[in-house]
Amino acid sequence: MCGIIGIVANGPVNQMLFDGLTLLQHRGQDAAGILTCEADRLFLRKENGLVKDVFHTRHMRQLQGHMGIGHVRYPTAGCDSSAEAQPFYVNAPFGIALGHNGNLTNVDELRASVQKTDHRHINTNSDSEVLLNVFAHELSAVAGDEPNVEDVFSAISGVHRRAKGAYAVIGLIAGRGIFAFRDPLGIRPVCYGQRKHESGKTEYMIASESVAIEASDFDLVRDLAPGEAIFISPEGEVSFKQCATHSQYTPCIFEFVYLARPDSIIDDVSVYRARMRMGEKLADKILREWPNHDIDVVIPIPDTSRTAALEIAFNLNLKYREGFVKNRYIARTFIMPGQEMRKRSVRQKLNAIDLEFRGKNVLLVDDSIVRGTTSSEIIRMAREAGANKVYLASAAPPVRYPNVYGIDMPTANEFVAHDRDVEQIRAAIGADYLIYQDLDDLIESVRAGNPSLKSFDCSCFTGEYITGDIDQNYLDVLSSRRSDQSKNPASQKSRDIVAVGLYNVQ
Ligand SMILES: O=P(O)(O)OC[C@H]1O[C@H](OP(=O)(O)OP(=O)(O)O)[C@H](O)[C@@H]1O
Ligand SMILES: NC(=O)CC[C@H](N)C(=O)O
Ligand SMILES: [Mg+2]
Repeated sequence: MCGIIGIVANGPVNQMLFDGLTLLQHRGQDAAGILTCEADRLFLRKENGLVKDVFHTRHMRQLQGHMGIGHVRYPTAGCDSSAEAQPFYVNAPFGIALGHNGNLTNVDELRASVQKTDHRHINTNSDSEVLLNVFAHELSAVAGDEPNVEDVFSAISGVHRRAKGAYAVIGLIAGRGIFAFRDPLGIRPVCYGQRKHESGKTEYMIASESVAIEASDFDLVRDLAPGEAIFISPEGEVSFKQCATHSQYTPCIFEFVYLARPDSIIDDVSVYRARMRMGEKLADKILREWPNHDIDVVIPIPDTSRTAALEIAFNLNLKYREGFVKNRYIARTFIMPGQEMRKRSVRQKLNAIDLEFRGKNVLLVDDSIVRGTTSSEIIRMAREAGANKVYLASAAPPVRYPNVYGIDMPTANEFVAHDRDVEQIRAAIGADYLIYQDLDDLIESVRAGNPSLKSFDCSCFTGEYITGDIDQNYLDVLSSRRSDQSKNPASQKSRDIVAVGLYNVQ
């Protein structure tokens, strides 16, 4: 999962893009990039690292112009080299840059057709570079000397015809404007906002999550619909079009469980309220299945589980205690590359306050259990802190199947729930009791915020892939490319590769 942002304003956009990306940092910690446009000149800075480390004052000064786009990356394809940081750029036609959140499931086939039929060069293993080239080819096929907004929309229709998988996209065409679009299933989120500038003109921001829009003092207008596209000219003229022939709302439910910030609103659902409802429903299940429980206190595993844990405590009529202190300088562990780094970071990130554990039966709450790295480590820490019994509740059902739509969970046998029932998972992570949310309750927790949402991408819980193109062979290839075992040596090597592209902001 990555974060995307785009702004058309009446003054310089560099600082607004930087601030917006910082608000989306939780969606990607590996690399960051900003591309701005002044007249028809593009300026690009992208590199591995957090937003605050990638952009120094000298870079910011050079990122000139009143429109621009940005990206924070968490890789799901290719490698974590800076050569695959985004936005990507191609010079023909017209000079186009693009940032992508999601994952293409037919990338091999697309790469072959882009190279053999469209005669375009692809220089990395990133699916996003392929996506950019598909768009560029489709635009050059329809546009004359000067592309108009209908040409851009028809190029986006071409992308919908050819690409499969998940893609929320932000793009910029030199001197002509910025565009964004969402895949026909609306798997990954993207929304836009606006505000009036003192000159009377309207400024626009497009972003993965509403938090970036609202905290930047724009007013959230709405999400893009599945398959829909938006184009904004440098003068602030805005156009929309449904560019897919078939579209259906199927947002990723894991955004609500873990990925998104609680203060975001996605597809008209408050992530915070959805997590509260997850807590209420899980408390009901605990009371149903274990009416005579002997839990003394509810303790969240910071950060994401806090909202659900508070509601569990309230509904069980128990105390809620912050028994783990989080080191604010350690970022999210789940989206770090490599199991070794994730494991080390859990210990550095969380530390127990012994008096909240000593002699007590504690119910720890997490939003989800994926590889079990966090829960195993935390349960051990709770016991070392003197807990009598350590119970664990997960606000999401067991994660048993790979994610192929933009979350780096490629290999089923890396999941602690793979081929294990709940009792076996309990034993594997060393808990005295383990309870998971039911999938129907999770869906209901989100749907209650917007009953018009009829279905969600729940593939990591069900193994049902809504794009209809995922078979065992696909999953085997994905696993061989991206499992922890296969990934590490490759990414070590790839760090030395020099990127081909615009490198004008150094
Ligand atoms: O079972 P695992 O493989 O350990 O993955 C699940 C854990 O990872 C995430 O936390 P993370 O530290 O990434 O972020 P957070 O601070 O937002 O909770 C998530 O909230 C769970 O705690
Ligand atoms: N997490 C994402 O959205 C990843 C985007 C893209 N597939 C990449 O690997 O860069
Ligand atoms: Mg967590």
